[in-house]
Amino acid sequence: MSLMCAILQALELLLIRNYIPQRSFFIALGHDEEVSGVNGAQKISALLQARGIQLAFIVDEGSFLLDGFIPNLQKPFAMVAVSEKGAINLMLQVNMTPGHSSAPPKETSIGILAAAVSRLEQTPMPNMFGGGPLKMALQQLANEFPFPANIVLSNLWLFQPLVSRLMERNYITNALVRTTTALTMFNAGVKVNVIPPVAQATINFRIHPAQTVQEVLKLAKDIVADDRIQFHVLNAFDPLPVSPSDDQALGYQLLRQTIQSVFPEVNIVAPGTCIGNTDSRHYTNLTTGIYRFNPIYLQPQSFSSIHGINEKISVQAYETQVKFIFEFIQNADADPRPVPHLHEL
Ligand SMILES: CCCCCCCC/C=C\CCCCCCCC(=O)N[C@@H](CC(C)C)C(=O)O
Repeated sequence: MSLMCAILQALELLLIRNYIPQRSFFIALGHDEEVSGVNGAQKISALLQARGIQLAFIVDEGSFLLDGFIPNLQKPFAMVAVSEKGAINLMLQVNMTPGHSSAPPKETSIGILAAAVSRLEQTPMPNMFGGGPLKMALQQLANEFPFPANIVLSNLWLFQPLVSRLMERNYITNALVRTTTALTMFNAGVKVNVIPPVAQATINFRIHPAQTVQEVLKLAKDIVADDRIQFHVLNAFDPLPVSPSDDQALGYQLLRQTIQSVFPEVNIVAPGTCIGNTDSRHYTNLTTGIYRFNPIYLQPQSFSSIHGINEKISVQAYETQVKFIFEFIQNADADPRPVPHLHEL
């Protein structure tokens, strides 16, 4: 929400200054972003495609200036998400003969389903560390760590098993190394003394960039391993392709340049994966350069306030958000050539 307001406010400031852009900018604000973007972003994207428009790149929400997410990394760094996890909403259903609770069968629909979802929760999907942009980001960050972490991260060919296990210890970094399994809905029973005929549970998987919908479904079926359970895929999509982040990647380099200018205290801009889903997944038909970055600081303790209790932004952070977009639009307008990568900031 704050990002949307900041975009509009930055545009207003540009208009007040009679700014006339040289290149075309599209501002796409979908009304249903929080519930899949099917009637907003998806339709905007189809309309732009019908008009024959190809985009140099897209910038959406989905990553931040991360502060305190990695133990021993003292300074914040900017993570520009160049990919996004896929997702499956999977409904499991058990149908059994209903009956009176005074003489229950050995197993009920609720018991069978509860055991199945518990197996899913207790059996994490495989650790996929090494696939996706995370490895690249850790290598870029290596020199920011004190000894011996700097040596470990500079030599992932040797220490990959150790680092991948360390990443699993925290629930946020764990989400970066594997497909996550979240039990989000469970429905069964309508009366205290009736054995219910149907039990349903929904599981929300977020698919690691190195896996596909089909692979995760197969793993889930193998873990459940119970023919009495029906699988219904409510909706699903594969992880998003990895956008370029090399020296020639215009969108990435413009973001990097603007981050360095607006946040001079940030030393590292690294590519990453968005663990949530954004509307940008509806725009893959228009560009190969999709970047997710919201120019605000995020600390681990604020993570749970995203869509949670007391979600907020300070006035100062909001002002900086506006400044960033104001500068970013002008930087993107100034020169279509990629900005050379500076290793020393
Ligand atoms: C290497 C170190 C640390 C990594 C830390 C990662 C921290 C990332 C923090 C937050 C991710 C926020 C994701 C933002 C997406 C929000 C939009 C949203 O909620 N989308 C919905 C879409 C759904 C299709 C309705 C969602 O559930 O994802």
